[in-house]
Amino acid sequence: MKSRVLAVFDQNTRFHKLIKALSSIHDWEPCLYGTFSGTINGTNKAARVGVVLLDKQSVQDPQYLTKLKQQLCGSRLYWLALLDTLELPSNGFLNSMLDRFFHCYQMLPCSVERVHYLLAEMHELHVWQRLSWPSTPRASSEALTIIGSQQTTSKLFDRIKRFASVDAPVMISGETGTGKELAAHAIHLASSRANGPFIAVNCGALPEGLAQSELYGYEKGAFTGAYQQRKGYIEAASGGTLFLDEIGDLPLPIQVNLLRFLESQRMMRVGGRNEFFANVRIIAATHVDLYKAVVSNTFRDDLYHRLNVLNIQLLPLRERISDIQPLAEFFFRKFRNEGGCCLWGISQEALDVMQSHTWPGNIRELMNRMRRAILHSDSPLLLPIDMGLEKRQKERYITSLELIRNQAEYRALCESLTNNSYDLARVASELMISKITLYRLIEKHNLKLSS
Ligand SMILES: Nc1ncnc2c1ncn2[C@@H]1O[C@H](COP(=O)(O)OP(=O)(O)OP(=O)(O)O)[C@@H](O)[C@H]1O
Repeated sequence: MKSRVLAVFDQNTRFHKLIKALSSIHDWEPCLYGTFSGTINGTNKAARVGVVLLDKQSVQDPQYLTKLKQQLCGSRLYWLALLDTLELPSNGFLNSMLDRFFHCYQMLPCSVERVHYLLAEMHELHVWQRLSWPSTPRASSEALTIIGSQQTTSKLFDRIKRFASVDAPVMISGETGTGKELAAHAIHLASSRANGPFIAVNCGALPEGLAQSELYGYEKGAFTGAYQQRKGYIEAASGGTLFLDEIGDLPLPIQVNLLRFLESQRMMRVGGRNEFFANVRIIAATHVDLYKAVVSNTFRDDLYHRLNVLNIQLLPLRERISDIQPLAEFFFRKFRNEGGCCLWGISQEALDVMQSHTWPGNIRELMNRMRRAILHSDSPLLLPIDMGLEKRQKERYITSLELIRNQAEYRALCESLTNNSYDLARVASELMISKITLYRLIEKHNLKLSS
């Protein structure tokens, strides 16, 4: 079935044409609704996202805005505002409405492609929310908002959905800040354990001498200072999910115990005498190549295989450039209200510079740069200098064609290897190269073949 867009507009033929154009080029079926005089809520159950056109008169008309606000209040749709003005009017009521009730807004004129992109993003969110929150929402929506291009998120959502339907351990790998914890939390919330706890533990931050008691808990009198019984993280996650971040940093003796727990789901507190059952799903994450740790005997081979039953590899942001703009826009909307900023949007130069930055801190870095830039900017549009990325823009122009080719080759290989779960025959066929060429390229780019 086609996805449906509920369009609420105010007798504006241009808008009518825009919505019609969307349906002709993409899989959208608009249910045009005309001026809103009745109720929006429940008008069309099939609609998932809604569009409101605010023309020049509407944005200045408090009565119209109040009526619209009442309509949007109880609606369960994601809303896009199309503002038929060239500049956002300095109208506090309108601005707070845009922030509260609209997923995003766009000034007209803008291209059909742009509107389609925004609708697709909102549609994706809608599907995702329904998938993750079958009953009452427990977690804040922020914890679950996974943003990216359609291409990246659809694959990720598909994996999350599939992994959520089983109870096996999951290994998530990726550089720091690529969203490993977010993905783990999403699996938890989409699984039958959603009503149980999600406990995240950074194994690298566990003091070696205390790691055992922190994870397994202890009985009263187990050691000096154990004045009362205490549950560890594993027990605390009972009925839910334990997310073990930086699993490679887990001390070797604790790795043995964790393996035993994974095999039997049974555990014992430090100083305890009886083993008991703890119903916990383990999701582990690593930012280092865990296989190398296995080879160098700092990580147990058996635990590696036990944890690596299902895996997700999150690419660094520099290798998924199509995600940069949606993420930047998402963080812009998120932080725009901080510190009374009155920015209208992100400049094209800033978006261009973001595409050429290498993002060593990945999405976390993008988020922090956007937040800082929004606070510091004093121009109407966010500029590269606000993000502290100006210098890198200049570097871009001295990049040689060969370097650009190599980067593109590397990116295509990484994406294809991940998408095809490291099945080399499929990768070679997708990239339309021979297996021999594929081996040569893998060697040239020094790529790992473990999934
Ligand atoms: N796709 C995404 N959409 C929106 N926000 C994201 C996305 N990915 C990551 N983030 C945000 O970026 C920040 C870093 O993400 P997260 O903590 O999940 O990364 P990580 O890979 O677990 O990092 P680390 O390895 O350092 O623990 C978080 O605030 C998270 O909400």
